[in-house]
Amino acid sequence: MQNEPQGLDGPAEAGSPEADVIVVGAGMSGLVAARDLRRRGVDVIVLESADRVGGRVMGVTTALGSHLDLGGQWIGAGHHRVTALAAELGLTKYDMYTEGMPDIIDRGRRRPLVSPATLPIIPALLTVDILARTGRTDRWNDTTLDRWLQKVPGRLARRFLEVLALVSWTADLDRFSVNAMTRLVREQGGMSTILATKNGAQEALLVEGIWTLAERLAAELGSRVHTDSRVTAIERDATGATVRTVDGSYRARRVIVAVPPPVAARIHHDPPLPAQRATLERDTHMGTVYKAVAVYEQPFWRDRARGELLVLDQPGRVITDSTAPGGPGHLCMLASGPEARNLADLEPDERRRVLLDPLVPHLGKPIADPVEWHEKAWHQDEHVEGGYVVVPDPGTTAGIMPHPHEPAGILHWAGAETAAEHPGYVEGAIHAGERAAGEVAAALEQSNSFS
Ligand SMILES: Cc1cc2nc3c(=O)[nH]c(=O)nc-3n(C[C@H](O)[C@H](O)[C@H](O)COP(=O)(O)OP(=O)(O)OC[C@H]3O[C@@H](n4cnc5c(N)ncnc54)[C@H](O)[C@@H]3O)c2cc1C
Repeated sequence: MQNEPQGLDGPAEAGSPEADVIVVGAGMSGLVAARDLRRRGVDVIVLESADRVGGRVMGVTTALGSHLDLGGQWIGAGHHRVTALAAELGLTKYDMYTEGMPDIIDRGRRRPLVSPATLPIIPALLTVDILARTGRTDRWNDTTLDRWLQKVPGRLARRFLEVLALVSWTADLDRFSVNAMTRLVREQGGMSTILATKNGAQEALLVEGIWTLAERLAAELGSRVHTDSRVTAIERDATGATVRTVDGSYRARRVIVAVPPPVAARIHHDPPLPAQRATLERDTHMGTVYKAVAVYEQPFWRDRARGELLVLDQPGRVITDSTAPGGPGHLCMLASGPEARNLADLEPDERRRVLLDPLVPHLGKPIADPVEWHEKAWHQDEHVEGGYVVVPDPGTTAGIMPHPHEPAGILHWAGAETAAEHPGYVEGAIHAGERAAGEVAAALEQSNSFS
C-alpha cells in the first residue's frame, strides 16, 4: 500500500504531498497511531504544529547526564501499555522513591498529613470518593468546586482540599464542576489511586524520561513526521480530505486528529463538524499547570527528611522526589490554576526563590541552590495550550472523559482523553492511538475491497 495512494483525486493543489492517512498532532497518541499504521503497511504523514514532537510529554538531559520530564512523567499502576512500549524501546522503568504519605507545609510549619488539625479533610475526601463510586452527581453540574469547598469546615482542611484539587486536576476551581470532578475521580480509579505512589497513579518513572518514548517513536517514523506544520483546515469530500497547513496542503484518504478538542477548535472544517464534536471543542478548556525540576548532585535531603510535600502556602504546590536510582537529585514541583499563572508572571530568579527558599527549614540550606533548574508553564505553550488534561466548562458535560470518538466520515479521533482505559494519562494516549489506527486500517481495507 505504501506510496500507492488510491482515490486521492480530490481538489488539492497540484503537487500536494499525498498519503493514505494524515495524523494531526505528534503527541504520544498521534505518534502511536502513525507507527501502528506504518507497521500495517499504510502510508502515513504526521503533521505537528510545534518544532518538536511529544506534545504534553517533553524533557531535558541535564549537564549531570540525568533525564527529566517537564511534562507527563509517572507510569501508574496498571499502565501496561506504557510499560510494554518502554520495554520494547529499550527504556528502564524505576519505582518512584517514597516513604509513604507526603507531609504538609502550612504557614511555614511542617506537619504530617494526618493530624488533629487535618481531621476534617477525611470526611470530605471520603465524600468525594463515595460520590465518585456510587453517586449520581449530574445535579452538581453547575456547582463549581470552589463553592462546594466553602462548606468544608476549618481553614486548614479547606486549603488542603483546594491545593489537592488544583494539583490533581489542574482546573481553576471556579471553572470546574463538582460533577466533572467526581466523574474524573471515578475514571481515574478513586481518590486513593490518584493520590498513591505505590499501587497508584505515581508508581514509576523512566530513567530516560517518558519523553524519550515520543522521540524514539518519531525516529522510527523518520521523514514522515513534519514539524512546524500547524493544520489550519480540513476539507472533506467524496474521496478523502485536503488538509491545509500554514504553508501548504496535503491530500489523504483518511485523517486522524490527535489534538485535544479545545486546541483542535482552531482547525476549520468543511463541511462543519457533527454537533457532538463541535460541542466538545466549544465547551472545554485545557488545565493550567506549571512544572519545575530542581537538580542537585545528590538527593541530600533524604538524610534529613523526605522530599514529598504538599505546600499549602502560596503558591500551593506538590513536591516529589523523582530521583532515579543512583542518579543526581531531582526535586519536582507542580502548581496549578491562578497560583500557577501568578507564578509564571514572575521573573525567573524570583520564581525560583519563591519556590525554593521556603523549603530551606525543611529540606536543608542547599535546597535553595540547585545545580540546574528547569521549568515550564504549560498554559503558555502556544501549541499545547495547557495540561494535564482537557477540563469541561461548568454547566456542560461534553468534556467529561472518556470523550466520544465516533468518526465523522473519513475523520477519526485519537488523544488521551478519548481512551476507554486510563483517559487523560500517557497510557490513555497510547490506547487511543492504537484504537484509532485499528479503526482506520479496517476502514481502508474495507474501501480497498470495494475498489
Ligand atoms: C505537566 C504535566 C504533567 C503530566 N503528568 C502526567 C503523568 O505523570 N503521567 C501521565 O500518564 N500523564 C501525565 N500528563 C498527561 C499526559 O502528558 C497526556 O495525557 C498525554 O501526553 C497526552 O498525549 P496526546 O497525544 O493525547 O496529546 P498532546 O500531547 O497534547 O498532543 C497533541 C499534539 O498536537 C499538536 N497540535 C496542536 N494543534 C495542532 C494543529 N492545529 N496542527 C498540528 N498539530 C497540532 C500539539 O503541539 C501536540 O504535539 C501530564 C501532562 C502535563 C502537561
